[in-house]
Formats: sequence, C-alpha cells, structure tokens
Amino acid sequence: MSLKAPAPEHHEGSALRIGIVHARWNQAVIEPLLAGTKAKLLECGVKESNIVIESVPGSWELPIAVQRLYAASQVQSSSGGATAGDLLGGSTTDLTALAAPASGPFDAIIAIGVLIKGETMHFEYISDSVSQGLMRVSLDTGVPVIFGVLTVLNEAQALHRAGQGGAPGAHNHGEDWGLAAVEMGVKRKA
Ligand SMILES: O=Nc1c(NC[C@H](O)[C@H](O)[C@H](O)CO)[nH]c(=O)[nH]c1=O
Repeated sequence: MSLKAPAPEHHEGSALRIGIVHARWNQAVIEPLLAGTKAKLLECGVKESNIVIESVPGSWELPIAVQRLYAASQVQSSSGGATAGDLLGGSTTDLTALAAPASGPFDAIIAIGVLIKGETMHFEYISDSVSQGLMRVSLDTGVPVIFGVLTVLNEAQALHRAGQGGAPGAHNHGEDWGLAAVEMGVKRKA
C-alpha cells in the first residue's frame, strides 16, 4: 500500500463532461501525462465527445485558460444570452467564438503543465502563481480544477512522474488526475 497516493474510488463517468487544458512547454513529458489522463477518463466511462482538450504556451497561462474555458461553456449552456465577458465581470467580450466545441458546462477541468527548476527564481514564481491561480478559479467557479502541474527539480523527476524512463516506481500521474476529475465531477453532480 502506497503511503502517498489515495486509494482510488471507482466512479462511473458516462454522464460527465471534462475539460483539459495543457501547456506545451516540456512537450516530451506533457504528451504521456495527457495520454495517461485521457486513457483513465475513457476507462471510467467518460465519452470521448465529452472530453474537450485545449493547449496554451506554458503553465503561466493555465489559470486564465481554465477560467475562459469555464466561461465559454457557461455561455453555451446559458439561455440568457449573457456573454462570457459578463460572467467574468466587466468586459463585453463575447467568447462564444472561443467556446468549447461541444455544448454544456464542465463537471471538472484538468490543468496539466510541467515546470522544471532552472538556474533562476522563475520556477518558484510561476509555480506559486499557477497553483494559487488554479485554486482561485476552482473556488470562484465551483468547478473542480484538478492540479496536474508537475513542479520538479530536474527532467528525470518529470519523466518519472509521467511513467517514463523505466526506473522502479515510475508512475504516470496523469492517471491520478483523470481519476480525481471523475470522482470530483460525480460528487459535484450528486
Ligand atoms: O520557464 N520555464 C517553464 C515555463 N515558462 C513559460 C511560462 O509558463 C509562460 O508561458 C511564459 O512566461 C509566457 O507567459 N512554462 C512551463 O510550463 N514550464 C517551464 O518549465
């Protein structure tokens, strides 16, 4: 029994609609993480047509992109004609052009990024801001935002947590994020 990962609860995800926003930095690690996340969602019964995937340049852009994806899906599902800008307060920008392809609100959104410590304090500032930002979007919107951002000290740590590299104990954390999204999405609907 792992002392770290929670015992997985098994929930049925066929009624869920899940958004995934991923950064493109460190693509060699992002790809397996994204694949692991999506595979676990499908394994839990989430329909492929109910999984909306978008990308941003880097992890810094994850909070605003998650917030926009939420707002655009609300515009799609609301009949009142409000624009996403109204929902976000102030701006009248209508984001329906950016709205998610399918319609309907999301039951959970997964934010995926890989931050690797460099020689400067850049890593610390981005890591702290992104984690605070994603938590704020989740609490502000009421939609569970799953924290899928690896904040690691070197590439080997990143690859290990994407289930790559072959070292003992390598595990694709994307699978955990997919499970968390299904659990939180089901519980939010209950
Ligand atoms: O610097 N390292 C990284 C990084 N920097 C870019 C940043 O997220 C943002 O896209 C730009 O600053 C532009 O706003 N983004 C990552 O996801 N991982 C990193 O390791």
